[in-house]
Amino acid sequence: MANKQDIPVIIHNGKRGLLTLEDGRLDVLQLSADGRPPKHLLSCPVRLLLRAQLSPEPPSAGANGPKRMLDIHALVQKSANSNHLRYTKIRVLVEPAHSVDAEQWVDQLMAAAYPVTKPYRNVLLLINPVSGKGKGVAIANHTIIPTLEAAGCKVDVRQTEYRNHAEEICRDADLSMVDVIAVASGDGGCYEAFNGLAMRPDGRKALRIPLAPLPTGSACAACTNLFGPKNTFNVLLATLNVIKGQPMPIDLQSVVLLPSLERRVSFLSVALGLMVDLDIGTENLRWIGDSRFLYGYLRGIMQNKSCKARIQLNIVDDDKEKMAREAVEAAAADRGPKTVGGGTDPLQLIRGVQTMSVASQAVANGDGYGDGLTPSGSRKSSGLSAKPIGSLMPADAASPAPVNGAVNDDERLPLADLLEPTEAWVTVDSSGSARHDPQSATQNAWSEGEAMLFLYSGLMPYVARDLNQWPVIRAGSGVIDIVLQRCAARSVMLGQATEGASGRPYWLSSQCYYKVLGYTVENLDKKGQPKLTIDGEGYDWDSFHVEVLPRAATLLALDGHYYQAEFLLQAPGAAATKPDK
Ligand SMILES: Nc1ncnc2c1ncn2[C@@H]1O[C@H](COP(=O)(O)OP(=O)(O)OP(=O)(O)O)[C@@H](O)[C@H]1O
Repeated sequence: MANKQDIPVIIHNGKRGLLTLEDGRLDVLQLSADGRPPKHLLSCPVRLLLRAQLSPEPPSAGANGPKRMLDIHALVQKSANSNHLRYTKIRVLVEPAHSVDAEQWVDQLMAAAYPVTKPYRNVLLLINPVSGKGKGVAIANHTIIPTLEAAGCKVDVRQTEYRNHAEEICRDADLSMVDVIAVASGDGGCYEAFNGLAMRPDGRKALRIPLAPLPTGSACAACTNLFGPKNTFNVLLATLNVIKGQPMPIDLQSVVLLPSLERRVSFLSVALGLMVDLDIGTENLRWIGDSRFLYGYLRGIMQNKSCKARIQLNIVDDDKEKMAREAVEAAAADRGPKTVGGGTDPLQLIRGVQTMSVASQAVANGDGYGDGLTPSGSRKSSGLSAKPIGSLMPADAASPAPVNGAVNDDERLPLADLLEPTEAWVTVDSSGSARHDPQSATQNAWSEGEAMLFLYSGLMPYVARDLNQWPVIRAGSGVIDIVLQRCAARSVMLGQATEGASGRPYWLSSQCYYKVLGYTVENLDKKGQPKLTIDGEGYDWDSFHVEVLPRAATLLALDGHYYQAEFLLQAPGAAATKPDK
């Protein structure tokens, strides 16, 4: 029965066992003496193996020497197609006669388990004790930390003690030995971490240390984008990402608030109007979880309050069908020929860890990824007077910090200058009161006198589990996706309340959707709309300037790209359009 990849062992009850490694699967078998089939003590794909560790060879080794212990730590699925994972550890004994083979076998197993990333990462783990339902510390102690340690990671745990503490920690910490910054929190924790890194004297390099979100907050959109709506709160999947995820460059939005000139960076969203009211206007309803956003949306639609602003946009793409087609084609390329099925099962994404993905190859080559597939080829002149887009980043901005590498550069992220729109920019005045006319000829262009329900710019498709707001976003493509939602008939907007997860509101004729390099906004109703939100945090504003920082930061992703929603799982070239309502 034994072949080259099988190792005979003694199992816990003194019975004979066998370790087998075949077709990317690890099995620990208990053999029977009477010819019955072997019993599976452990069976898992190697992608879920955390660590195999053989105890040191004893000094008195020899045919009669002591046995060596072999510990195997793995995550196992509840059933073959389940995303429900649990941690397990199994200990077997290796007899001296198989000691050398066992050493080689363990090396082979670990190489198969970590095909493109190195094991034993140094993790800076930030834990927000009050986010979500306030269970962050318990989840970290019970699940996250033991799993990281079982995988051989070294974990430096820092519990945040007050608002903005995560920002201070990331601003001031010695990151020279840190491979991953793991954030057990909601999106607010990631926002603070990115801003802390951006403020450092070595900000540009520090932002390339990959960040890995762990879902202990109330919304956790970063996890939705990485693992899909159904697995947003799958803590073990997110922990596996800390252990094995591949660095994925992402864009940031640099937001300069006026008149203070305070600069914040955003990894997720900048919002005005209804999207502000449904977020910070429902904070008193945190206890109902993320359904507070649906409540806030419905309330906002009934009020149909418009947001009055003067917006100037540096648009690089405004063709909805082309943007959708390109996103579908890019998603197919990201999936690669070896990935089967769809984007509905994140464990299929883990399978992608077996082969170096398109993204990782490009990152390894230092040429970023997405170039050539993004609208950059059709870019108009940026019109940014102070500096060209991209000059904020060093030439090698596409290369993330090598995992297990040190930050050794002291370059600061330059302060953003104010943008100076040119005549090529598109100006939108949303101070009118007219509702959108679906028969209008200019479907993806603003018409004079129209009223705006909300402005929403983002860098990841999902902003919540039930809202795929920017379905054609691609990580690190160097552009910001922005929606200007016109006030439309209530019946149309109410009809979209349950459509958000599908991304279909993208096709609404009342929704202007653009890819931009930057934009400016002037508040035309300071009393009625005093707040904007950046990644869900509220700020007072008179006006603000936003520009993209291409591939400025890094996330870990199991397969090197975001979860692929149904919207993207179409045959390339056949991106279906939704008829206008
Ligand atoms: N010890 C603490 N005491 C009080 N506030 C804290 C503490 N630690 C962190 N915070 C603050 O908690 C706030 C909420 O965190 P976060 O946004 O991550 O969670 P959440 O709101 O539950 O999740 P989400 O943003 O996904 O809805 C942040 O503003 C953060 O600064």
